Amino acid sequence: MRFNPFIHHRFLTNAVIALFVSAFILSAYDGERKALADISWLDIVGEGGIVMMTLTWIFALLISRPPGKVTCFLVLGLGLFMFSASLDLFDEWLHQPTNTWLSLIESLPAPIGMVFTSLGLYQWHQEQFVLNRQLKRREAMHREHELVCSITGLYKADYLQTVLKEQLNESQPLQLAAIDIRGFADFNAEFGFIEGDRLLREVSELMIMNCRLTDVVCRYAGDCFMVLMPNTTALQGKELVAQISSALSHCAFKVEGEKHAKFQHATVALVGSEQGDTAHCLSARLHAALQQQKQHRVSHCEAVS
Ligand SMILES: Nc1nc2c(ncn2[C@@H]2O[C@H](COP(=O)(O)OP(=O)(O)OP(=O)(O)O)[C@@H](O)[C@H]2O)c(=O)[nH]1
Repeated sequence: MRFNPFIHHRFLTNAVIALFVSAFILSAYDGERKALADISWLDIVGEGGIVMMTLTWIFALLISRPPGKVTCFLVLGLGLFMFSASLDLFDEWLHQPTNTWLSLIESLPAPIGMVFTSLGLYQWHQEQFVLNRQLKRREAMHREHELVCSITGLYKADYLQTVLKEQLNESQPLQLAAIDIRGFADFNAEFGFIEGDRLLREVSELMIMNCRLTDVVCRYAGDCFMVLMPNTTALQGKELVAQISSALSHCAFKVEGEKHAKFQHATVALVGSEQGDTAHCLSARLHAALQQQKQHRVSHCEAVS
């Protein structure tokens, strides 16, 4: 997917334009036009090339990367570098009287920009670790690697809340499902946390496989997963949850060193958005529905035994 700098990165695009325009205005404010004979065209080509290349890199970043901290650091860093380079370029036409404040500070934004760019590259490097695991996962409009669970590669609850808030503004029906693995504490106790983590990873893969491209799957907490289904009716939601539940109960998970496969079952709950719903309201309703399902199952088990 390509991003539109004027839609997805409005703030950054405006900031870069503002930096370029202010470099010109500041140069023109005190600057005196040089005589044609004094202009060094070779310098203009060199310095103009630096400005053009920096703007091209900024443009490439803006169309390639989703909004987020890394993009912000990189674009602002390159923007500040471009600001210094533009002052240098305009200097070729508009001579600054010596000792004006502009000639004293003109080179400062460049090193500050390089510090920003370096911070951005460091964050990018960290993000890549998470993304390597998450390559095939879906994401909505934001990329924040702190919001991805390192065990499953799925987004965490905070991310889901952000997407949920955005989707609730869309005025389309959406469904939110909770899928909670049954007896996971016992599984951990019997086979250990490492196997437990592996099970969580496999379950995540299975859920992704059973969801549509538009759904957002996240690990809500412990052994509880949530699926946000935008533009989905209650009937479609029920069908999707039933498919996930069925896939889970048919998945023969092989525990290390065990002869027989372990089959998992899940307690599921599904709620749909209502007029005027907030993300908090909808999550609270889902939580209550999940607890009710768990309670119902416990009472049913007691009645049978
Ligand atoms: N392996 C592993 N276990 C985790 C992780 N996070 C939470 N847990 C464990 O998940 C278990 C969740 O316990 P419960 O909420 O009682 O879940 P449960 O045993 O499935 O109970 P029910 O959902 O009521 O069937 C606890 O034992 C936690 O220690 C994790 O990242 N990895």
